[in-house]
Formats: sequence, C-alpha cells, structure tokens
Amino acid sequence: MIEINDLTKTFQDITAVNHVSLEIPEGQVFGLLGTNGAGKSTLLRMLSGILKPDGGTILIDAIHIWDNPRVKENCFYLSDKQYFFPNASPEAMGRFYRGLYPSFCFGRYLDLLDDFDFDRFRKIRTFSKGMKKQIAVFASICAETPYIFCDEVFDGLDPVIRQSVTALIKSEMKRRPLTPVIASHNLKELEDFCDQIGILHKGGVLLSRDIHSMQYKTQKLQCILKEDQLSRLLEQADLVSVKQEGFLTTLLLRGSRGEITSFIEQFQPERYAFLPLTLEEIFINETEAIGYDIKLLFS
Ligand SMILES: Nc1ncnc2c1ncn2[C@@H]1O[C@H](COP(=O)(O)OP(=O)(O)OP(=O)(O)O)[C@@H](O)[C@H]1O
Repeated sequence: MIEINDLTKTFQDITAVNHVSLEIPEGQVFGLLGTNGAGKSTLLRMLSGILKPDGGTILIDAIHIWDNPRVKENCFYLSDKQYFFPNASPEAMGRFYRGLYPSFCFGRYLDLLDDFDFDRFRKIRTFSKGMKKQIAVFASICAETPYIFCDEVFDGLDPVIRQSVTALIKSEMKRRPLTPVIASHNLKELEDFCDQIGILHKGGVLLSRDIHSMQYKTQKLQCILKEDQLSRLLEQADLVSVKQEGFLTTLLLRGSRGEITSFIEQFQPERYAFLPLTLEEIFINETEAIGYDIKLLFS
C-alpha cells in the first residue's frame, strides 16, 4: 500500500505538488488523472524516489521511500520519455535491467519481445515512439517489482497494442502482487482499466475514488416511453442528464441499480435497458459537486 501524506514539491516559484494526500491500495490499478501541468509526473517521480519532496511523506508498505534503496528496488518508474543507451538493442537493454533489478526475468523479457514481433538485436533508436514504449513496458513487467509507476504509458500506442498492453498488465496482476499507478491527462485512456481514480488539478487532489463503488451511485438507462410518461418521469427523476434520439431516451440517473429499476417500472416503459457508464459519466456528479465540469477538464 502507498500512503502519501501532505506531499509538497516546488520548483522556484511553481508549486507542482501542493499538499497532496492519497492512499493507493495494493493489487489495484490506480489511475492518476490530471490536465497538463497538474503535477502527475512530479508526483510519480517522488513516488519512485527520484525527486526529493519539499514536505510531507511517502510510505510504501509502511517504509519511507526517500533514501531507501531497498524500497526503491520494489518500484519501476516508466517515464513518459524512455531512456535507452544510444546504440542499445532490446536485448542489451534487457541485460542492463537484469543488473539493476535483482528479480528481473530475462527469459520472459526475450519471450515478450518475440511474442510482439520485435527484433531483439535491432537498435532501439530505429524503433517508433510506440515501439520504444512497448519495450519499456516489457521491462517493467519483467522487473517483477510490486509497484510500477507509469507516466502516459498509452500515449503513442495504437488501439490494438494498447489492448495487448493492458491485458498483459492485468494478467500479470493475477499472477503476482502488482500495483500499477498510471498517470494520464486523458480520461478515455484510463477507461476499462483502472479500479481507482485520483484526479489532480493544479498540484492538488480534487478527488480520489473507487470506480466500482461509484458505479453503484449512477445509472445509465435507455428506454422507450410514451410522451406523457416521459414528462412525468423527468419531473420526478434524480436526473444528471437526458438525451432524446427518435423514440429512444437515454437517461443518466442518480441511484442504485435496484432503486432505478423500481423507479422506471412505475412508468411502464415499452422497453428499457441499463448501459455501461463511461468514466466521464461516473465522475460527472462528483466533480460537479466540487464546482468543476469534468467535460471541460478532460475532453
Ligand atoms: N524540473 C522542473 N523545473 C521547473 N518546473 C517544473 C519542473 N518539473 C515540473 N515543473 C512544473 O511543475 C508543474 C507540474 O509539472 P508536471 O510535469 O508534474 O505535470 P504533469 O501533470 O505531469 O503534466 P503533463 O500532463 O503535461 O505531463 C508544471 O507547472 C511544470 O512546469
């Protein structure tokens, strides 16, 4: 588990991270969402022990990260700009990582390179941005660290590779204790992947929530209703939004699945069905309550 308490970091007159407190439970994917300049990279670099905080504390599994090489060995920092030696091949970088991380699984790393059709002896500098990112992801998985801190890991990956990478991380989480923290400025990039989301804004935490429990609070429903029934429903509903397309009405309503089922059935719809929520829909209520429009922040 990661416990961040009152963490602050300034660069001259810029406060990049401003009294941030967060708890990141283990074994879950934590999405760190924030607009450009929100402080995500600075926070991840402090979590990895690369940057020293000006104030506050970070405990990883109850041990202070700063100045503690043993804890740092448990964390892999996947930077948004990966560093590779100038003429290194994926194979040579693998040997380097093996020296750095005591549990690095070199055989598995080579297998992943083969599975994803990489020439392990080609110079990495000749690879595309997305290909370089994939090599870094393979290394992070094979380092066998219980924590991976990823900065904009999906940026530059095409949809198919993105899916393979998320599947790889998820299957790794089933195999061993692993907590990935994924920073992104794009709400859609974190969709279907994170269990928890923390929203950073101007260096501070706007909110941090468990997505699965949030999903119980808002429901998306599509239904066919007679006109008079629909207007009665709209008068009585605890409504977030409504959209009408032909005879089909799509509603975003506050309440549990059970509450909304009893509510809608009063109006005897011809048909109705619950639809999956997007992250934007899950957070729309919460961000509104604290005076922010999530659509403006992250669309
Ligand atoms: N080394 C540095 N020196 C001076 N200012 C810095 C430094 N690193 C970060 N900052 C500033 O701190 C603030 C937060 O930057 P940070 O890179 O953490 O944001 P971010 O959320 O990762 O942004 P992005 O999504 O654009 O990568 C920004 O205003 C940035 O200019």
